[in-house]
Amino acid sequence: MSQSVNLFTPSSSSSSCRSNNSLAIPKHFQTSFLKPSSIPVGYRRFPVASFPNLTVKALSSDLDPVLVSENGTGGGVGGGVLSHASPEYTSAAVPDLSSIEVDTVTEAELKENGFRSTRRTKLVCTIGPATSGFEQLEALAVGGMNVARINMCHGTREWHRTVIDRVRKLNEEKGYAVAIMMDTEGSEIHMGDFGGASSAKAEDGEIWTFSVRAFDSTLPEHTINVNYEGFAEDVKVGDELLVDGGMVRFEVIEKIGPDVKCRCTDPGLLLPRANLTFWRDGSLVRERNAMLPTISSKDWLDIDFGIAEGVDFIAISFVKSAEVITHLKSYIAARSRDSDISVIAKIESIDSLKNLEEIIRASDGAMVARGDLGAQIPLEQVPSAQQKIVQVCRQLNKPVIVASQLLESMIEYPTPTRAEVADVSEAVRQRADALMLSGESAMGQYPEKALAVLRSVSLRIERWWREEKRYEAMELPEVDSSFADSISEEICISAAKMANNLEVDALFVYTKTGHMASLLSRCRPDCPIFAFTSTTSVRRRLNLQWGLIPFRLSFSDDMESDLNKTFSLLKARNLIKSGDLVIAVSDMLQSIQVMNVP
Ligand SMILES: Nc1ncnc2c1ncn2[C@@H]1O[C@H](COP(=O)(O)OP(=O)(O)O)[C@@H](O)[C@H]1O
Ligand SMILES: C=C(OP(=O)(O)O)C(=O)O
Ligand SMILES: [K+]
Ligand SMILES: [Mg+2]
Repeated sequence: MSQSVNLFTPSSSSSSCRSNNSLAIPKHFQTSFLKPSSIPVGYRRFPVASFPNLTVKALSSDLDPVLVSENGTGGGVGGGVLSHASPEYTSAAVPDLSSIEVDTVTEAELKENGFRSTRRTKLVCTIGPATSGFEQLEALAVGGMNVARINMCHGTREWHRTVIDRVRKLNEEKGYAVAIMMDTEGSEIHMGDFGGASSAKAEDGEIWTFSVRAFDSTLPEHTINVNYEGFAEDVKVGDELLVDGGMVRFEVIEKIGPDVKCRCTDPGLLLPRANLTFWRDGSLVRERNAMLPTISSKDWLDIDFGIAEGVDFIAISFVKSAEVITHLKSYIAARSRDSDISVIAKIESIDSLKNLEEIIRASDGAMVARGDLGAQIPLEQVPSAQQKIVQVCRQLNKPVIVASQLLESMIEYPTPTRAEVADVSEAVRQRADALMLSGESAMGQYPEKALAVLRSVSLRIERWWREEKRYEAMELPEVDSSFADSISEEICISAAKMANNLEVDALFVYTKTGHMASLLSRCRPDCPIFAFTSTTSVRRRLNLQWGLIPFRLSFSDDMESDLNKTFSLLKARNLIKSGDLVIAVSDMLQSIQVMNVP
């Protein structure tokens, strides 16, 4: 049975969200920061974690799995046989027209648990010393990591290159499709390293010196180096100095040239390169540092590195306005082969909240960077800011990542707190596209367990949502301006609604740029979305979007033959079976097909 609703003749294509026009060459801005090389970079807080052998029952990288199965009793995919390798990242590879590429973990998961139980929320893991080894990266891929994040705030470019190479090797040799996100350092004020020590304890009442002097060798006792040269001039006696968003607090008591003497008022652990903010009369002080460019000269070098390495996403720290994003996007378009790097705006400052909508419009996605956000606005305002950012992203059809401190206690402990589980649940309930681990996976003792918690909580909340039919009444305003694009949006909204009403098993979308797949994802339908795309880079980027199961497949613009080909390929691999009910849409032909798999 096949029913088709033809709504329009084939349009040229649905719009891609990137602008391809100007060849603007950005100035490599000068900043008043110290040269990066003057701050030694090292690993911190914890030695490389030796975490216990966690038995990962389920496989999944694009998909869920696992600790909780659809009936909530646990169990998952057995085995872990990696049957084939897909030529990830080898864009030059000639696609075998008869093949379909799906992540090996996805494949195993689909076979084992069927469509309905696949995880919709995507997972991002920050890679650090605890997880940079090949086996550790593979364990994260098996455990459901969709995107590996490298933070250019830490480590050397060489170190990051090694991580990128390992992820690629994993994708190529073992058939995963883990995408890579590079996160810039940004022009934030932060402390230097402690000359080898992994941390320092600041006790209540102690006097510490924060200095912009360059120290040759070892730092004097109770002295902290600050990377921003204007620091001593900008602070005033009486200001409150917050380390790491308030984990440790000081009061400024005296200024002596480049040295600022402070008394510790809230004791705690000082970590190398922790970020610093200062407050006066209850508000954040933004003196000259507010004039620093969002993308520092060091960031531009890191961005060049990211483009050369072909990362999938570049996340920009401390975005203040849409212009910087537009500028970066044209910079990338002029330099990267297929201009296929998505730009993610990190929302972590007062300015980014002020210009939220235009920043998100200009970006390919956003991150709720709660770490720094919580240092810039009162903590109690962070939850409503998160809710707002997630909502705006959904309306503007941009993927959104909720980040920082989701499972902070798991850096040291093998189980999360109840409050952390509630926080993760809330992000899943808000239907954010992705959740991110930072310290938990970068330098914590239980990276795989933390990932398993994100996975099982996501599955459980998503299932609860479907069972209770808790449809939110979120308005999805038109995002695109052209008539053809409006038709694509309407098709996706209708297809998603039909899929819910008819309780279909899966939505299929054939998409060249990924745009049509994201429009379907935006509707957050009950069933999973099989997204077929012909390029490996689009497939990797779709990994960040809610509910999408990306496949690489060569297809034509003949829907009938594409569907038949897909059915036979998927059936041959036991991924679907005769009788499954499917709704298919495509960005080549503006139609909605409803059919049972023959
Ligand atoms: N590449 C790296 N090398 C060393 N340590 C890292 C690296 N990436 C992350 N870390 C560690 O993990 C912690 C958490 O990571 P993240 O949240 O990304 O950074 P930050 O705490 O600076 O915002 C960092 O503070 C740092 O101690
Ligand atoms: C994700 C964040 O950024 P970073 O870890 O780079 O400070 C944050 O501030 O929450
Ligand atoms: K960063
Ligand atoms: Mg930050």
